[in-house]
Amino acid sequence: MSSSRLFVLIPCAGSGHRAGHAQSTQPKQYRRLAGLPMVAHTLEAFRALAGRFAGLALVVSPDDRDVDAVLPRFPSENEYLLRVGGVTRAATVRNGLVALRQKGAGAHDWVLVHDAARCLVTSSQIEALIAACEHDAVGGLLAQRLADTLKSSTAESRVAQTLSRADKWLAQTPQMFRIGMLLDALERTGDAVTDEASAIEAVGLSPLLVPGSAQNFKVTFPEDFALAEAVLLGRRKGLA
Ligand SMILES: Nc1ccn([C@@H]2O[C@H](COP(=O)(O)OP(=O)(O)OP(=O)(O)O)[C@@H](O)[C@H]2O)c(=O)n1
Ligand SMILES: C[C@](O)(CO)[C@H](O)COP(=O)(O)O
Repeated sequence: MSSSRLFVLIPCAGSGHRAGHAQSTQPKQYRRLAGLPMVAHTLEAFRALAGRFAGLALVVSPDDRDVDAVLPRFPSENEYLLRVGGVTRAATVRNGLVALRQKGAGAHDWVLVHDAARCLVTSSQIEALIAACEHDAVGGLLAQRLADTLKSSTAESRVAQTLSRADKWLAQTPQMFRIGMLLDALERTGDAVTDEASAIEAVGLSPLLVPGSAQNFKVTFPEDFALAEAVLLGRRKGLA
């Protein structure tokens, strides 16, 4: 077991436009699913492993007016509510890492970055990622092999080509990297990257792909809410 500590950082400052979120409604990560706010399910998977983590940070927008009411028992011990979210996900993660460093996280410590909107992640998936990465020189991410035939398209939405899917994966979260390495990479790549691994790749490194689960999808589109709720209710009944 390495002596580096593990931290968790959950970006929770998105607006949820693709989910049909309007200015007047709560961001999607606060909508209730199976009786709880979406982000509470996300937190539960990490809290079940609380003993493994030196700290867990939830990063929300400075304008967030909902989080205190939605999560009345957050933060508890070793948890931080950081109101430093940015305009992009990359900016939210970068700001959150800077704040974690100010709270004592070391450059050599690990961070698991996980989307608030991936509320179906399980403790065993998180443990699988940690086991695969904690002795790795780079770090890695949960990812999913493609189940469908893969096409590229023309501007008119006609098939341009059928692509080989043998070497293709869908990137999920958590993504686990050394805090110092990730912060340096994000500072170099700026807002262009959509996940942590892309920043690490941009500095010439190759993150490990750790098989995840199709159930660890990101609630993104309106129809995803019903699917996520069905999985959560199914798990309660021991079905999913
Ligand atoms: N500026 C941003 C944008 C996104 N996120 C977070 O990053 C995760 C993945 O973002 P996603 O759900 O894809 O984006 P949203 O901005 O929430 O949705 P949309 O792109 O549809 O507006 C979510 O937990 C979201 O809250 C964030 O913390 N800060
Ligand atoms: C980080 C991520 O969940 C990996 O799939 C994803 O890229 C974030 O969503 P976005 O739509 O790219 O912002």
